[in-house]
Parts: sequence; structure tokens; C-alpha cells
Amino acid sequence: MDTPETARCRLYLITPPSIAHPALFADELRGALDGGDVAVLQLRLKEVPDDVVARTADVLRPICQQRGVAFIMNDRPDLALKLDCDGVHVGQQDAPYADARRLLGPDRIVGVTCKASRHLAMEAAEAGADYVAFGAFFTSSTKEATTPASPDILAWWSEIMTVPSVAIGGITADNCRPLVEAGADFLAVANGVWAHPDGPTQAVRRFNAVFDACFQ
Ligand SMILES: Cc1ncc(COP(=O)(O)OP(=O)(O)O)c(N)n1
Ligand SMILES: Cc1ncsc1CCOP(=O)(O)O
Ligand SMILES: [Mg+2]
Repeated sequence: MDTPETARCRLYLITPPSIAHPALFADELRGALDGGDVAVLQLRLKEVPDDVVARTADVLRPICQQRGVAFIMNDRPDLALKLDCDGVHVGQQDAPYADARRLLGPDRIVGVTCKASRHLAMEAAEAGADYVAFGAFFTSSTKEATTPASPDILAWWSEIMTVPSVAIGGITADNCRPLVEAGADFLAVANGVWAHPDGPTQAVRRFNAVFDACFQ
């Protein structure tokens, strides 16, 4: 997740909210990864029993890790460790950053939701978070209750901080350009890839075409 100041923006995929058949979703994931550069896949299954999360992780993690894509668990530092994930993403209602770091050690990734708060982001970065996540930038069909964020926060952050930023919330290949131009290091996307009318491969290709256009 290293991002020098001028680094090209990268995709941070988030799984759909439910995965009924991990083997079928694995094919969609392979298709998405065939579409171009992807930095991260976050496994985000809410209110699903741990054994189901574990079985899903065991199918998806090797696909990611074989292709150099970091595999991140949402919400649960304990599962991230148990299932040998590359890291965890924690929100303000989840385990505190310090607890996640203590459990996962210095080498795994710990990212923190900061909504639209400069204060939360400064706190997380000073505590040692590997990235700070801002959003939602657009209406999300994946998560209803969100805090509206404006691209200004990405521009402010990239001016003064080196810790990478992740932008999230309703992002598509068609609306993402202002976020990339404002300095987002990563775009976290669920629906904009898995529900793209032309499929995940094309979606990833189109995001990367926008990144190419902004970083040439
Ligand atoms: C990259 C990234 N950013 C933000 C979130 C949201 O986390 P949180 O606020 O804990 O909400 P839930 O995802 O748990 O519903 C995220 N998951 N990933
Ligand atoms: C987890 C989360 N947090 C804020 S918006 C969001 C959902 C992201 O999914 P989508 O890209 O489909 O809006
Ligand atoms: Mg959470």
C-alpha cells in the first residue's frame, strides 16, 4: 500500500454484500482481476456466521495472493489473523485501531474509516494506520447509512499527509474522475464493478483507463 506523492490511483475492490456460492464468485473475481490493476480485495460479509466467512475467505484469498492483490477482512481483526489475511479494515463502530494493530502486528495492513472527518483521519494516521478511508462521495446502493463527503477532503489530505487515502461510496468508472483528480490514492468500489452492465472485467478496465488518463 505504499503510495509516493505522485502515485497512480489504484482500485480497492469490496466484495458484494452476499456471496451465495464462493466458487461462482471466484470466477467473477478472476474476471475482474483480468481487467487490469487491482490493489486490494476486501471481504465484506455482514451478519454472516464465521464459518461461512472462513470458507469464503479460503476460496478468495489464494486467488488474490497469487496475483499480488492484498486480501483484507472487513470489521474483524480476529478473523483477519485466523484466516491469514493481509490486513483488516475497521470502522468507528468496530474494534479500535490500537486493538487491531496489537493483534495483527506491524506487518499487516490496518485501515480505518474516517467518514468526512479530518480529525478522525489525523488521529488514525498519527496512531499508525496504513490508510484512511473517506466517504461516502456518492449515494451507495451497497450501504444506506453513510456520511456525505466532498472531494475537498481528499485534496486537503494529499497536500499535507503521506498516509494513503481511500475514497468510498457509490463510485463508478463514470463518476470517479473528480476523486482521482483530487488526489485519492485508492478508490474502494463494490457495485460499480460487480454490477457494471458490461461485467466486472470491463468495469476494472474502465477504471484503469481513467487512472491512466489522469497519471500520464
Ligand atoms: C475501504 C473502506 N472504507 C470504509 C468502509 C466502511 O467501514 P465501516 O464504517 O465500518 O462500515 P461497514 O463496512 O462495516 O459497514 C469499508 N468497509 N471499507
Ligand atoms: C462500505 C461502505 N461504506 C461507505 S459506502 C460503502 C459501500 C461501498 O460500496 P459501493 O461501491 O457499492 O457504494
Ligand atoms: Mg465496519
